[in-house]
Amino acid sequence: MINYNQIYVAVRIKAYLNAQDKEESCISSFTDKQIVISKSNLYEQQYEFNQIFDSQCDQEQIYLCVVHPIVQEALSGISSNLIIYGSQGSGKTYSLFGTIGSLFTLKQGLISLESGIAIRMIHQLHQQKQISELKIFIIDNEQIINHLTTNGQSKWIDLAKQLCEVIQNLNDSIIHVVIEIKTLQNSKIKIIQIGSVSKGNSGQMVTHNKSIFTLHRCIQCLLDQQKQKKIIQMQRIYIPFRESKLTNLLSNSFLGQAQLKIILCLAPTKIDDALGTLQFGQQFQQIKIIRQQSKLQTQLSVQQQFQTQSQLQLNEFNSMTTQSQTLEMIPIQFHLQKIQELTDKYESIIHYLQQKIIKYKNQ
Ligand SMILES: Nc1ncnc2c1ncn2[C@@H]1O[C@H](COP(=O)(O)OP(=O)(O)OP(=O)(O)O)[C@@H](O)[C@H]1O
Repeated sequence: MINYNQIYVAVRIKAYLNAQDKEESCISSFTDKQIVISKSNLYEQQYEFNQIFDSQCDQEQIYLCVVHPIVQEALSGISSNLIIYGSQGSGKTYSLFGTIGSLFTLKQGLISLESGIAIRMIHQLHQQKQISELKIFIIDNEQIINHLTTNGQSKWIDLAKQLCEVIQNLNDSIIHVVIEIKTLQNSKIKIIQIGSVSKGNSGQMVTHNKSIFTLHRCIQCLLDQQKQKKIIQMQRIYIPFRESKLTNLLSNSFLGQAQLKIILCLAPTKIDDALGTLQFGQQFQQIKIIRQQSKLQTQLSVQQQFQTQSQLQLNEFNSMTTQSQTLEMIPIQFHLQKIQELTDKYESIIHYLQQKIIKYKNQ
């Protein structure tokens, strides 16, 4: 069976900050998976995503639905990338880091209702003592500028203070902000806030820099391959992800080695921006990437197979001996024969697993 890395795309509708915002909303209806955008009853377009979070959803709900599973998987060795995408003022920074008020509470080491999903993730992994390295950096016009590197060994209160300082300095809306965590399980989580995009007067997407342009090219290449009905095995086709820093960061997802999730932040008062954001997310939903197992996953699955097989054999042996005790009449030759059969089975399983390990090491 071919195993695909599915790209999970969720939409977060920005909270209506006043009554006028609600009146000007371009969202005519939505369910938990569908959203309909309309303009003065002249135009209507429906989109489907994995999850639509309505404007009243709080930070914790988003965290539990989208990020908590990423953390759980990272602890079993699976890497993930999470993209936060949206137009200017659509709530990207709010979703990741929270409000100024929540940063104030964070300075005291506290998580509040408004604390963003990135803060919650760092807090959870820190509490579980799973951070081997935490980095926060920005990509500004293809330049990587580091803002924080730590091994996560410091006390939470000290790390929280450092985080506040860093976040307060990230105030340019067209840079990309990256939070990268390496766990003790050797997995990586990258949360990438893509710098704001908006639509120009011509209706074309205005791309602020090379990274976004290259990201669009990568998506297009993946989709073109699919249209030609070729199976996408990323190592064999040219995807230009090395041509920008942003797409390079996402390369493990393009290669099927890491999961990819996207949160689209939607400001319902700006229809052109909203449509651009939803169309961007829709393209990702059409991509299917063949999952490549990581080394750790392969080791784990071989180990799991061995444990399952061993357990099955053990159960078989136990049930056999229990039955024989009750029957009592079964001669010793029968037991010896069964033991020999089991030994043969074990040897073949061990041989099979050894071959798999050799094949895997040679890859
Ligand atoms: N769900 C929400 N609930 C309450 N306030 C929100 C919500 N989303 C966004 N806001 C508020 O809207 C304003 C703009 O949000 P934010 O700065 O997060 O947007 P952004 O997408 O990061 O913008 P930029 O691209 O300019 O950086 C902020 O004052 C933020 O607190």
